[in-house]
Amino acid sequence: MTAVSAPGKVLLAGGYLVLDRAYTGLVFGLSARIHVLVRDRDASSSAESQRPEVVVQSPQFRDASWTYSYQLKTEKGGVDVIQLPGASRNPFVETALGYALTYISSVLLSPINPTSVTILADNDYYSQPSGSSTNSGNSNANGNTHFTDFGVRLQDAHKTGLGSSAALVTALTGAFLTHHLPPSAFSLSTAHGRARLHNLAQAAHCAAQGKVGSGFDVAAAVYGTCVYRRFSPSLLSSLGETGSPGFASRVRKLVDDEDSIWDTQVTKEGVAIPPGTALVMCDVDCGSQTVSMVKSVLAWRTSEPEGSKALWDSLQVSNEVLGRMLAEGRRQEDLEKAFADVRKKIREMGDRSGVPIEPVEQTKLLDALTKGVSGVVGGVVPGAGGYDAVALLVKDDKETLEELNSFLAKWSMEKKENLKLLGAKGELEGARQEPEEIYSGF
Ligand SMILES: Nc1ncnc2c1ncn2[C@@H]1O[C@H](COP(=O)(O)OP(=O)(O)OP(=O)(O)O)[C@@H](O)[C@H]1O
Ligand SMILES: C[C@@](O)(CCOP(=O)(O)O)CC(=O)O
Repeated sequence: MTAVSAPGKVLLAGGYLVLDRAYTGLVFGLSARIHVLVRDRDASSSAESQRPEVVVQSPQFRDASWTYSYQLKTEKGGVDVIQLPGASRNPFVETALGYALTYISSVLLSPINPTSVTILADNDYYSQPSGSSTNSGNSNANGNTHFTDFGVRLQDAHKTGLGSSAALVTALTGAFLTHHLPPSAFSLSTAHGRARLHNLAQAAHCAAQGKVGSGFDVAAAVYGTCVYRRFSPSLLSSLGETGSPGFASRVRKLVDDEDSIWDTQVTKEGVAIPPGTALVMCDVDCGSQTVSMVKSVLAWRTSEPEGSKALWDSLQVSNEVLGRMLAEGRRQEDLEKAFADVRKKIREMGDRSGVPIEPVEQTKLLDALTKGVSGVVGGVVPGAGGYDAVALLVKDDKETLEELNSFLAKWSMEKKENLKLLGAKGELEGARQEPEEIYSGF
């Protein structure tokens, strides 16, 4: 068995700006991971000898099993993946499989063995139907409480916005490349291997979601905590249609990047969480429409080019100051000021674009948290902002967590909201191969 996990993300600073290569995002990986386990299967049926199959299961959810048959296309079109009748489609699994198998087929000369795949999500990716303040989990039939049984279909689960699809595509791609290719052709532990995983996962994730975002979520899944400057979106336009003649060669060329066309910049040095503190997420459990928020902010940018540029340039400086102060582990007053400065400019961007990036309700919550809970150093509305969540830098001790939990319980009751502190914390490491033992029962 090969197991690879990839972390979730939080964009602490740089939402919207990171869509433009002129700016960067301060991205933190989270301890909540998506794990993908790949095992060889015996292809016993005669039909399978013609078209081998990959059987994928996500056992924490109902009706979450997908079987795909695959076949090499002619004229270097790559590997064609077709879902067999059964559950509804899962575009992220299907596309990531197609891209990974296509890349593998361009490297391996032998046929690709049929496999079974298990997807496991750490509990924080989804709000639990009921229960404690942290997502401690209901045990599965096999008694493993590490990966809770959510008891619902994937489409009915409440996401907490940690970037499940990017972590899934990255872990699945990393697990397939590790499983099928010899270490001389791919290794997750080398810089070259991670760069190829990044390139392939970005291409597959964009194809699956049908749009090219900034890709900070995939970068967090591959590299973990970093300062991220996006790739030029035009890089992906040369790929053409999946399965079209020459598709496999184009995927191989793009992923191996022998011509050094990828201009993504990922800096891990000088990004850190100050000693004695933790980066935590508070789930607000009521969603925002990120896509329409992005559209409106970008429309404002076009309509007010000079004013918006001046504000973004100034916000970029504040974001960099915050990143530097975190990395230097500066005293609480300095950090408080840096958070306040970022928030002020985010509110200005919200006012001027007419988009509730830090809505009044979130302003009240963040102000009350920073003033009312002694261990809270600062916080922001992460990513696109809105009503989804707040990210907080807090003292990493039991008293602060207890105080925070009781503050959130009281606030939820008074405001009739459902605020929950997630168990996930900011973590530096990106995608990694995992030992088999932690998956007992799966
Ligand atoms: N545990 C899982 N098992 C199988 N598929 C999953 C799993 N988690 C996520 N997915 C796939 O990813 C999709 C969710 O992706 P989407 O981009 O909507 O959410 P997200 O990445 O969590 O969002 P956000 O960027 O707001 O955090 C699901 O519909 C499914 O296709
Ligand atoms: C608005 C944007 O910059 C960040 C969105 O972040 P999130 O999905 O809210 O975590 C979009 C992007 O970077 O793709």
